[in-house]
Amino acid sequence: MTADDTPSTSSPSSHPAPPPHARVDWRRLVALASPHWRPLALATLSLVIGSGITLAYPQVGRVVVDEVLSEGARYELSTVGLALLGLFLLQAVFVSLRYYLFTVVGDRVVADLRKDLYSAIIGREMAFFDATRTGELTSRLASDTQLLQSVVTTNLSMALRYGVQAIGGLIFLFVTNVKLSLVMVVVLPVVAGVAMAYGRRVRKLSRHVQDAIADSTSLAEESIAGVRTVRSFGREAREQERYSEAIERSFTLARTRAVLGAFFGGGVTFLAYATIAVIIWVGGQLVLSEAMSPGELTAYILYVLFVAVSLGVMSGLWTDFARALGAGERVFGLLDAAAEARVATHDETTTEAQITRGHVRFDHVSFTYPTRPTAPVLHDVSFDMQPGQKLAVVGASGAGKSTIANLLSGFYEVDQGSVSLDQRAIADWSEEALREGLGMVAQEPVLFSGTVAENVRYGRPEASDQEVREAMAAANALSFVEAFPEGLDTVVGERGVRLSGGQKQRVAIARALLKDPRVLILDEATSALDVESEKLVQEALDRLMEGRTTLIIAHRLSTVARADQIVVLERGELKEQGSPAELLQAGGLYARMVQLQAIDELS
Ligand SMILES: Nc1ncnc2c1ncn2[C@@H]1O[C@H](COP(=O)(O)OP(=O)(O)OP(=O)(O)O)[C@@H](O)[C@H]1O
Repeated sequence: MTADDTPSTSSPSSHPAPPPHARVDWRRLVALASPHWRPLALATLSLVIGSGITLAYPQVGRVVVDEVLSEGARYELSTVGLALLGLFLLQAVFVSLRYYLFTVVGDRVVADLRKDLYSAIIGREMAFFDATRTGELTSRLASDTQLLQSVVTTNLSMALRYGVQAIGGLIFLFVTNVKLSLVMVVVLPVVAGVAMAYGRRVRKLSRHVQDAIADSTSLAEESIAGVRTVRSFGREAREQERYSEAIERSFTLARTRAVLGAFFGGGVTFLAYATIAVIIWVGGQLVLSEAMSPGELTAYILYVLFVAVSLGVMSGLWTDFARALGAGERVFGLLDAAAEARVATHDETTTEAQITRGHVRFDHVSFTYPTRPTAPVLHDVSFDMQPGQKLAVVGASGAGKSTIANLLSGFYEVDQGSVSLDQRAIADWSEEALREGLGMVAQEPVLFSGTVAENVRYGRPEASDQEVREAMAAANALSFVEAFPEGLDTVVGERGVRLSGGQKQRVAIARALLKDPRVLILDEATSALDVESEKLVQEALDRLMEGRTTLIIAHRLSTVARADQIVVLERGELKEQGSPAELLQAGGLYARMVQLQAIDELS
């Protein structure tokens, strides 16, 4: 087993699907932003004022042309110049305010989304992790939410600014001259239609690009995590090749998206500026025939420019929005699936009861992993562990030993029969009670990045320094840790790489001792330690097992021989059960294994 001391007990669902896509509509993102309505209201006010000032510029232009630069001017040029400077300053203040508020709220929303997503992932049932690659999940957390972040921060703020500017500009166009504005009425629906069709394509492509990136991240993560294996087999070149292939796939898709973007951006820009050419042409004739003043045409052209620039910017943003929607579909898909899994299986009947005795019972248990529905793993397995007893599970590799530990941890639901703790089915215990009552020492203990003391405290964060030291002393871990210059505050690497195998095991034993669970699952390490280290680990384990019900996934004869009870598994079936002496006498599978191993040990 690879899981660590603390069993996660979120209940399993029988259909672990790879991360699904969800339909995302803007209401969902808006709902995320709704708790921040106050700064958003202020931001919107700044937006309206800032954009309103921008929309006033063409009017200033009209006044300058018609009433300052013409003969018999009504205003001084300097008055107009100063007024304009004042306006610019005011606008700058509101633009900054709008930018700051929208960006901060956006960052906040995405930070919350990331936290929700992480909780949704870490709380999923074990079968979900069997079916999903780690890299894919980290990619969802990092790159998909990053895309959403850029959209709900800067992009949203810009879209609102230019949206208001485009709509305001259009209104002013109609107010200034209806006839000229009809030209716009022809162009706009064309732009809108193209934008929608284009958005749909980009959104789909984006999802594929993000999927491809997630794929390559998984590959990289697997090979980096397993770098020792890669190195020792000299497979760096092959891994590089696999990663480049995956990256190239995402690049090809991204290039297609860029081609689409280029055509769309170019097309919209052309349409916008072509409209201006037509306006100058038609409007110029209106001025020549004195149906319009030169100032009005100036203001008009400025408004058209505003509308054109706004549409141009928004078409660029549309690409980003479409990309973010693709990413959002993945993120919300994960969130939804987690919520469903929880609703489907969350049936806590008891919340206060605690595991006090440590009586374990497997009653006619049959089990199949949800990810491999065609290969049943356990068939009709029954055994009983009285409080304080040590039961060793033995059997060939793949016989189902770790599966028994997985079921006792509550990681999966059984198909038939029941697993119970203190006469209550595992599924009926609250998550908290299970976590408190069960402890595990894994075959290859995982130490998280942090100090040794933090790692020991993992099972009981509130433990005092004195308790941590006592646990470490009992686990034979105190003396070697104290020999480090920083003692208990020594930082262990990502996976505790700076500690030797035996040292890591002793830290993991200290962790379990500190947690002090009623029931212990001990996945014995397969790799042999040197004699001295082995003795220290064995002593620590004996202290840990003392007085607890212990399920041992046993690999060593010495451990098995000291158990109260042995269960022999063969291809998921329980073949023999009894005390070591009984089984030896019966002369069955166990007796043969002892013989074989004894020969091994002698040779
Ligand atoms: N998470 C999983 N998803 C699907 N199948 C699994 C999973 N874990 C184990 N299996 C399968 O279940 C069977 C029993 O595996 P299990 O790990 O319980 O064996 P084991 O007796 O502990 O073996 P070992 O001594 O090698 O660790 C094997 O065929 C294995 O391939």
